Amino acid sequence: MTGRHILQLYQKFLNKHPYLVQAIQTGALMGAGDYISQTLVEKKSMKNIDLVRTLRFSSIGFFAGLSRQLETMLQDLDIRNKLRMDSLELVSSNKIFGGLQKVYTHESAELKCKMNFSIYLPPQAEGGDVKLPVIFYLSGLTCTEQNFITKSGFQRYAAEHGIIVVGPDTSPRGVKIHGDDESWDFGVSAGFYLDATKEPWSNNYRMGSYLNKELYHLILKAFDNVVDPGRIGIMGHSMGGHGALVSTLQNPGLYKSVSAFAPICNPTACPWGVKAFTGYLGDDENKWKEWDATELVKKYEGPPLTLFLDQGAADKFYIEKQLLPENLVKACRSVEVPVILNLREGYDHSYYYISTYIGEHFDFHAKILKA
Ligand SMILES: N[C@@H](CCC(=O)N[C@@H](CSC=O)C(=O)NCC(=O)O)C(=O)O
Repeated sequence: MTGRHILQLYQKFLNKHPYLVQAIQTGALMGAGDYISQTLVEKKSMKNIDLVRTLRFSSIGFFAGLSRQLETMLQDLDIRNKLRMDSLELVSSNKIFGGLQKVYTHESAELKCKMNFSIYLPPQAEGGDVKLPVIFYLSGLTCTEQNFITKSGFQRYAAEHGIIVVGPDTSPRGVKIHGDDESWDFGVSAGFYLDATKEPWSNNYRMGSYLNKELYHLILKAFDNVVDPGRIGIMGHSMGGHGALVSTLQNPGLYKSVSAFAPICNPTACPWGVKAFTGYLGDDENKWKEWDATELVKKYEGPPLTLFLDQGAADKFYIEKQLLPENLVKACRSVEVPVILNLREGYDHSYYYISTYIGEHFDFHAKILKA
């Protein structure tokens, strides 16, 4: 059995029993720590090693690990209890490449408003007897859930690979906050997939929690007959690329694969990000770093991850330094997180570019999610 096989087995077991595995790991680490201390620090001979003490340390570690996981479990339970499943309503359903492109509406507890999301069910989902991988796709500034499903042509690839695709909207809708429609890069359609802490935005603009907790669990629950909870990936475009990267880096293991088209890679260092973060988070720049992929990757300690980045070389926002992919690549290299950056000669920021390379992104995700 090779190292790769052992890693795959570990990943499978971790996906199936995350709480148990992490408790065992904490217990093993504390036991090993005590054993090392007895041999190297206290310089005890083999026969004098107090194995009962080591076992006691392991048990403390196991239960401490378990209680930390229990806290996460209770938080998850709380989110699930808050889901307003009865508000879920089908808006439209269209057959495409053998599958169904659907749009739903639901009452969001996080955002305190009605939200739309799209879900593509590939032909393999028909019958509901097989669990399929899921990819979340996050759109960019000015978008709704419609842009990606009508312009990218992703359904061909989702059908080929047998992958479910979910697309949320880009901000709360209809909540009417003063100034929310004054510009296209802040407020409506510009939620930046973060949890605002500054008033008046903090009451509704909680797209981070909406995406990674509420919608995530709603999809697991509403489509539990076809969704495989252990095989979920995420991708996005521009502001949505930022959302995909940040969601993955902030929540290790929640998304197994991540890719992005023309992502805003270092929002604390570009005009779009500075405007949004000042408005939603206030003036404390330390708080901004929690929502910046280039900052987050430097502290990433989760499961092995490769960041797959795509960028059009003729993209005006890239040229104007709104996106800064090189900063993220440099940060990844400094901490040895694998990163791929494809620079596409002549391509701009539009869905013409996305539709050209969307197939490659599905291949990348399928390789990980279907391994
Ligand atoms: N109104 C702007 C252009 C806005 C724009 O290009 N939006 C992009 C995302 S930009 C980053 O998040 C987009 O996806 N638009 C939707 C589409 O269907 O193309 C301007 O005037 O420059």
